[in-house]
Amino acid sequence: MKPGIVVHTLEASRKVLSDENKFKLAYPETHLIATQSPLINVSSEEHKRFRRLITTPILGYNSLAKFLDPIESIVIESLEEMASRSTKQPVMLIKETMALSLRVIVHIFIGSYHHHNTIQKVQHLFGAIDEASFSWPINFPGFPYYKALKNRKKVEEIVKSIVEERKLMIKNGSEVTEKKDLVDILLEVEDVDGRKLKDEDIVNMLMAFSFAGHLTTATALMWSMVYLTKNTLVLKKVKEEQEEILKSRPSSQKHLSMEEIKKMVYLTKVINEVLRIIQWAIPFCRKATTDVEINGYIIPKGWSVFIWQRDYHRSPEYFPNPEEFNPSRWDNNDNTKGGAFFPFGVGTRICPGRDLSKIEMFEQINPECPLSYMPAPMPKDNCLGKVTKVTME
Ligand code: HEM
Repeated sequence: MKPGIVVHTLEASRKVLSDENKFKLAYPETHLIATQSPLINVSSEEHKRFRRLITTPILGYNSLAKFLDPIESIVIESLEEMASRSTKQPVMLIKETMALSLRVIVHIFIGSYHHHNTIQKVQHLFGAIDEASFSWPINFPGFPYYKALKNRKKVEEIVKSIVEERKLMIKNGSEVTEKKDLVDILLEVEDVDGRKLKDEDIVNMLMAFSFAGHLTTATALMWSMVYLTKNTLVLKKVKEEQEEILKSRPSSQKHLSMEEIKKMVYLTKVINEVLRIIQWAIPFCRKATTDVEINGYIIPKGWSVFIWQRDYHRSPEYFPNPEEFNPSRWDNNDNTKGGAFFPFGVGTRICPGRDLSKIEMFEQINPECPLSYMPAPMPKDNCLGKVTKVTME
């Protein structure tokens, strides 16, 4: 095994993340169990081709506008369920936000044909895959990696049957939605040379997006709840902004609109602050494909390179009093300090789910159902909390 180095300067970190020719993606095997897809282990040309084909439907608020109503319904339904379950005993917030984010992703990517049961099953199977993320890749009964591989196979079977079912529906002309979801788009899409995606690629992509999108968003949602619960003044300001927006809503309008989301200026700062302050356990992982000189040092070919966002997101050099949760630091938009804020990555690998996850957070932070109790002993008890439904004044 070749050695690795940790890059600690902002300029060098951005250089590494932006130069896919010299630094290729290189996460540990255990971290890629559910995300093996046409985005991984392909040439940068192929990667570009797949990204263009696959991510357009979920990038940008305009593309996502058509999913706003179902996302709103899913969030409201999930909050109602959390509040109702909380009357008996505190709920595990991370589990709740995971279920919520998976429901949103499944809806957008696979459509609403699916039972609650399928989602619960997939969430359960993903659980063991998550647990194996930091384990040794020992494929032997009793080891987390072994179980995770088995679970991957089971999720693959579920997704495969969904794709088969959809193909059959299209063939029989019995497609029922007028809004196309990602499965439809992936089945139809062709590149400039008229090449279509293979079924295997479609299945892998759907799994990769569901997996990559659910835990990240769920963690951010959970921490949003924690920080808003702890910072009552921030929560009050968020609530006031929401009430203002609601006041100017025409009586004929029943649901949240993109225009309203754009008006949530203070909430945007809160989301940035949550994304800045939360910590991800795994760094960005790359491997040098050739000898590369950076800051006067040579990184030899084959060496691993690690970059931690927290070096920048929690650095007083870029964010004064970095441990303080302070959405107002985003008042004058210069806080990114030449790119020191990159919660969704940098360059060609930048997260394609970044707009979607923000929409989920807008909905979730919407304080119609704020938390009233939060012991916050995360992660041991999965962040037990009580969710109370309140009405807007
Ligand atoms: C708060 C939520 C999220 C955070 C913080 C986040 C963060 C990231 C980061 C940092 C990367 C780049 C990793 C690297 O360069 O090595 C990434 C990539 C990726 N994310 Fe996200 N993500 C979030 C939500 C989502 C969602 C909702 C989806 C799917 C709908 C998603 C799908 C992906 C995919 C497929 C990639 C790989 C892209 C590629 O290699 O081209 N993520 N994410």
